[in-house]
Amino acid sequence: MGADESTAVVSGNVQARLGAFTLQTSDFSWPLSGITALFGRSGCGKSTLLRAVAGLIPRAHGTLRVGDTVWLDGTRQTPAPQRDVGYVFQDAALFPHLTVRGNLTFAARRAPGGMDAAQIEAQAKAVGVAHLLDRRIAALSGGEKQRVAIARALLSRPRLLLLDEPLAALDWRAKDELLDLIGELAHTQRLPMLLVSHAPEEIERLAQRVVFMEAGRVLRVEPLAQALMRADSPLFDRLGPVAVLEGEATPLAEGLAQLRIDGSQLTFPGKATQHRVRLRVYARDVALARTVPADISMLNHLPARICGFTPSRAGYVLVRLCLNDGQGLWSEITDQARAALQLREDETVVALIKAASVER
Ligand SMILES: Nc1ncnc2c1ncn2[C@@H]1O[C@H](COP(=O)(O)OP(=O)(O)OP(=O)(O)O)[C@@H](O)[C@H]1O
Repeated sequence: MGADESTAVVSGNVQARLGAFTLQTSDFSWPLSGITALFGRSGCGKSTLLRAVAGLIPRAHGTLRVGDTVWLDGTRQTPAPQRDVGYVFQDAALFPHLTVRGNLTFAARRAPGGMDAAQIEAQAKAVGVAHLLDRRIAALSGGEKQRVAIARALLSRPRLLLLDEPLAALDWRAKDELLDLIGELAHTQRLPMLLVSHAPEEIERLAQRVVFMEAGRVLRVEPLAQALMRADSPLFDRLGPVAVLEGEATPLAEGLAQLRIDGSQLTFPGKATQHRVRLRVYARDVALARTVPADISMLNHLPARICGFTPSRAGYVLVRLCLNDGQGLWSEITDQARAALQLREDETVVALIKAASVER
């Protein structure tokens, strides 16, 4: 979630007309690294922009550059098969009459230099479907189909993986597992991804940056941490502002783990992994105190500096907090509580958070 390090970028300015809809992005640019999310209201043009990047909009015009390659220049387009992208659709779009192995073997023919059976099996193993290679697609669950679709997209050794709401049709458990898989692949294979999603919790779990879209336009591109520091972020749902805290986690007691935050710890429910984790904390779950209270059940007491106040719903104020390591946190308290504690900007307070309210 930190600063963008890559120098290669995806940039351009794409226009396309589809019936009554016009995609007119204006100039955009984002690093060709990590996971970039396309976010906006239904019908704003996320899938259309993704399809334009894949070369699937025949009459697109404008410019599109991916790293040092130009894919669109005026009306001259690089044909879709010549763009080294992998594409994962919402409905997997596999050949239903073939087995998993049949689908992967078919796709492997497109891999530069070809791919043998052992490489296909290794790819199936990497996405957790090695045991399903001889099963027909029609006999797979939705989550298993999406894993096969991801394996198929990876077989062409793409430079960019395009994911169009790949989790939309899945139950929460399958979603959870696939979110882990996508994050792991982006990390271990260092494969840049462009993810269409209208689920903030997916974006908050995976993305390094967010491309905000509205009515066919790209409004802005922001690193995730910055997008979450706006009190009016479009990522916030009806539960209000949320912060994402990232760091190394270690196991604690049964069912609990701890995230280290420069001199303090955040205890959360769940298993610790060796990887970095991201945790979501809603503003409404963060209370403030001047000092660490005695005899309190809340396990988490994080020292923080007050970085600002924003009026919230009637009678409430949002307090923007800066933790020791620079990460941000929101607290929503009543105007009455703010007055009683006489809270002012730049003062140090203690943020109190129940472990049970911290989400992965
Ligand atoms: N082939 C087409 N012909 C005509 N209109 C189209 C076509 N494809 C998309 N559209 C329209 O373009 C607009 C943008 O569609 P798009 O699928 O890109 O939106 P989206 O932001 O991905 O939406 P959602 O989140 O609901 O998937 C919509 O109004 C859609 O109806």
